[in-house]
Amino acid sequence: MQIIKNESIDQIKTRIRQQTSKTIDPIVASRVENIIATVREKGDAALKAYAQEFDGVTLNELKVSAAQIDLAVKNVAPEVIKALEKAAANIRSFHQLEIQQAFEDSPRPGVIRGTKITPLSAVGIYVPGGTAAYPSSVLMNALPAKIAGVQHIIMVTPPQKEGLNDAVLAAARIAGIDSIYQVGGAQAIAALAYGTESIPQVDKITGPGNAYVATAKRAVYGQVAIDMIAGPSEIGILADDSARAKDIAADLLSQAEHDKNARAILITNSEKLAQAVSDEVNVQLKTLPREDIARDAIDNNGFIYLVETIDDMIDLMNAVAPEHLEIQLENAYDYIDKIQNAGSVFLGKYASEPLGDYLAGPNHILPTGGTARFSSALGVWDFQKRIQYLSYSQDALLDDADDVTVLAREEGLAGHARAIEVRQS
Ligand SMILES: NC(=O)c1ccc[n+]([C@@H]2O[C@H](COP(=O)([O-])OP(=O)(O)OC[C@H]3O[C@@H](n4cnc5c(N)ncnc54)[C@H](O)[C@@H]3O)[C@@H](O)[C@H]2O)c1
Ligand SMILES: N[C@H](CO)Cc1c[nH]c[nH+]1
Ligand SMILES: [Zn+2]
Repeated sequence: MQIIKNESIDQIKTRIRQQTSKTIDPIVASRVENIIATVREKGDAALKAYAQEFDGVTLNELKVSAAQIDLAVKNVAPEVIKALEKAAANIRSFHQLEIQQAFEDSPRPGVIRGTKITPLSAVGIYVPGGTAAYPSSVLMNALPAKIAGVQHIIMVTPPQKEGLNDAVLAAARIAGIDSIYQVGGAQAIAALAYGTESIPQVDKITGPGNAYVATAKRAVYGQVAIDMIAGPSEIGILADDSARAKDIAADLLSQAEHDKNARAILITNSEKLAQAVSDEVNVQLKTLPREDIARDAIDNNGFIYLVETIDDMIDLMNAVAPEHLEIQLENAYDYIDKIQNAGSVFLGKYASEPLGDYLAGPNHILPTGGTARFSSALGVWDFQKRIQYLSYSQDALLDDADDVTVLAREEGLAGHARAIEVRQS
C-alpha cells in the first residue's frame, strides 16, 4: 500500500477529493444509459439478451419458481441456515428500533396538526451476485422493508451459470420474500424503475452493487426513489500504536476483496504501524482466494496516510467519509462523538468490520464514494413515508385568516387569499 507522508492536511484533503470523484466513471455512465434505454424499449427480451451477454446465462424464465426456492432451502447446510437465522434475528431486533412514530399536536383549540406514517407500496431490492453471492444482503435489504410493512417486495439478483445460489434463496425464504427475478446489473435497475412484461415497476429501489448498479440507480432517480449510492465497498481505519498491524491488514483486505474498485484507507500517527501494515497487507494478500480482485483494489485505492495528531486523523477521515470506519485507538468508544461522516462505525479492536457485514444487527447496506456526508445506512425509515395533515375549526380559521391573506397578497397570489376570504363570511 502506498504510504503518504510529509504532506499537509490540505494537500491530503485534495488527494481525497480527487480519489472520491473517481467513483463516477464516464465510460460506465454511458454504458448504463444505453442499457436503460434498451430495457425501456425491449423489456424482457433485453433482460434475457443481457443475461447472455454479461452473465453467460440463457434464460427462459426470469422469475424464480416456488419449487426452485424449496429445493435450494433443502440444499443449504444446517449450520448456514442456523447462522442466517441468528443474523436475521439480530437484524430484526436492531431495526425494530428504527420504526418511525406518528405524531399529532393541537397548538390551540380547533387546530390539529399531525404526521402519519405509511409503508411504501412496492420496492425493488437488489442483491448483488456478479463475483460473489450475497445471502447476507438479502437479509439486510428485505428485513427492514418487512418491518416497515411494505406489501410488494421484488428481489432481483444476477443469473448464475450453475443456477442461483442456494443460500441466497434460503435467505429470501427466511426473510419472507417469494417474488424473485434473475436479472442483475444496470438492466435490473432499469426493469424495476420502468417495469417490463414480467417485472413490476416499483416505487423505490434499494440495495448495493458494483459500479454499474450504483450508476444505474443514480440515473433512474426521479423516476423512482433510491436509498443511496451503495457502490463498491470501502473501509477507513483510524489507528495508533496500540493497534496490531495484523488485525488492520486483515480488515483492510476484508473490504478490498469485494471489488477491484473497493477502497481501503488507513490513517495513523505511527510511522512504525504504517510500515508494518503495508508489509502485512502484502503477506496476507497472497493467501486470499480472491487475491487478484483485492490486489487491484489495494493498488488503485489503497492508501496509508501518516499525520501528526489524532485530531488530524479524525479531521481527514471525516473528509474521506468512508462506508465503514474502524477506530482502533486506545479508548476507541470515546471518539464516536467526533465522527461526522461515516456509513457505520466499528469501535475498538474486537469490533471487526465483518461482524457488521453478517451478524451483529446494524445494516451493511451503506453509502460509498464520499456520500456518507449526506446519506445514512439502509433502515426501516427508507421504506416508510410521512404524510402530514391538518384540521381547522371555523373559529380557528377566522383567527388566522387575516395573516394568511396578508402573506398571500404579499406573494401576489390573490387566488390563495380568496380561498380563505370566501370562508370568512
Ligand atoms: N455499499 C454497500 O452497502 C455494499 C454491500 C454489499 C456489497 N457491495 C458491493 O457490491 C458489489 C457487488 O459486485 P458484483 O460485481 O459482485 O455484483 P453486482 O450484482 O453488483 O454486479 C454484477 C452485474 O454487473 C453487470 N456488469 C458487470 N460487468 C459489466 C460490464 N462490463 N458492462 C455492463 N454490465 C456489467 C452484470 O449485469 C452483472 O450481472 C461490490 O462492489 C461490493 O463491494 C456494497
Ligand atoms: N462489506 C459489504 C458492504 O460493503 C457487505 C458484505 C456482504 N458480505 C460480505 N460483506
Ligand atoms: Zn464485506
